[in-house]
Amino acid sequence: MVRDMVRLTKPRVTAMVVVTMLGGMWVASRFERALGGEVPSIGTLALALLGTALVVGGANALNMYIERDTDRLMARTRERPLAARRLSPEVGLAFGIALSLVSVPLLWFAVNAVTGALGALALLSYVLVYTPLKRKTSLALPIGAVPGAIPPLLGWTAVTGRMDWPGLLLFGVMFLWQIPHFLAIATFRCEDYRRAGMRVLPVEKGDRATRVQIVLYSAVLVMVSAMLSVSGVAGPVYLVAALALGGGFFALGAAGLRPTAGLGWARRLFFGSMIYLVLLFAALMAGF
Ligand code: HEM
Ligand SMILES: CC(C)=CCC/C(C)=C/CC/C(C)=C/COP(=O)(O)OP(=O)(O)O
Repeated sequence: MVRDMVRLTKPRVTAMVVVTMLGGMWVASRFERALGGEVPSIGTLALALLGTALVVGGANALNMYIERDTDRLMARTRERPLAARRLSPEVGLAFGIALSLVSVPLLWFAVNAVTGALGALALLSYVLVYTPLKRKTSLALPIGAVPGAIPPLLGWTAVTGRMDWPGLLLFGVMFLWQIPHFLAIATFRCEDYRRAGMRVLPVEKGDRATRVQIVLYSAVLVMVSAMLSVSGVAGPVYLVAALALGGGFFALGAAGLRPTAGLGWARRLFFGSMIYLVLLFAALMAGF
């Protein structure tokens, strides 16, 4: 049962989301010190980290509660605790609500109101807007990418209490990254999504339109990631790394336009999206 409660939080995704939040926190601390400002205590930052992990875990549990019937229709999700009926829906719902009720006040009162409000916005938009919209339109993706992009901004506002430009650029990087990240998955799991009645882009508009979107979003992603180096939070070494990594990720996406590119390409793009993001954040945190 404990293992299934942990699974309700989607631990691997939560861990990766926390990494992006830590990235925001790290870069904001450097920025704030350079301006001669004060950085909150390590205790406050630890509570910000805890609050973020809990709000993301709670959001994921509520997403699994809402999707317990459609999750049963897809190979990827059918073994989830609520879909497989190993936990009752009430337990999932109560767990998700409990995590949400602890985490948002924690961010709000132990960190600051801006961080609390952004956490609440991410939670509500993910659970109440994105999740039900997945069944209706492929436009759910850019909506779901908003809560997915908020965590680095949570890290930023936890340190500064403000939504400064570099924090918003980090939001932009995460927002744009999610589009190729997910369109790659939606391509190689297209049949699963079709069966479950999820209107993802390859189901709604076809493969070609999806691949064009991957290329377009990757191109803008490279540009926005480069802008971080002129916003004062990272130097020329980061810029070179961002352009090299972005160039590689873009080339991988563009390879999907070749007629021979199939599901193997889409899987490589998904793994590539993970490696790209980790290395980009590492370069940003190194900061030269
Ligand atoms: C609109 C936004 C997003 C959508 C729709 C989405 C969707 C998905 C899906 C469906 C998978 C499962 C892939 C498979 O094995 O078939 C996945 C995996 C993953 N995603 Fe995302 N994702 C989004 C945003 C994010 C964000 C913001 C992060 C964190 C920075 C993230 C991190 C991960 C990780 C670490 C995995 C692999 C681990 C696992 O499957 O448990 N994703 N994503
Ligand atoms: C700070 C905060 C509360 C963030 C919100 C939670 C979060 C991890 C958002 C990531 C973005 C996202 C839409 C993921 C996929 O969900 P999905 O429903 O498409 O995935 P699934 O099909 O695997 O259930």
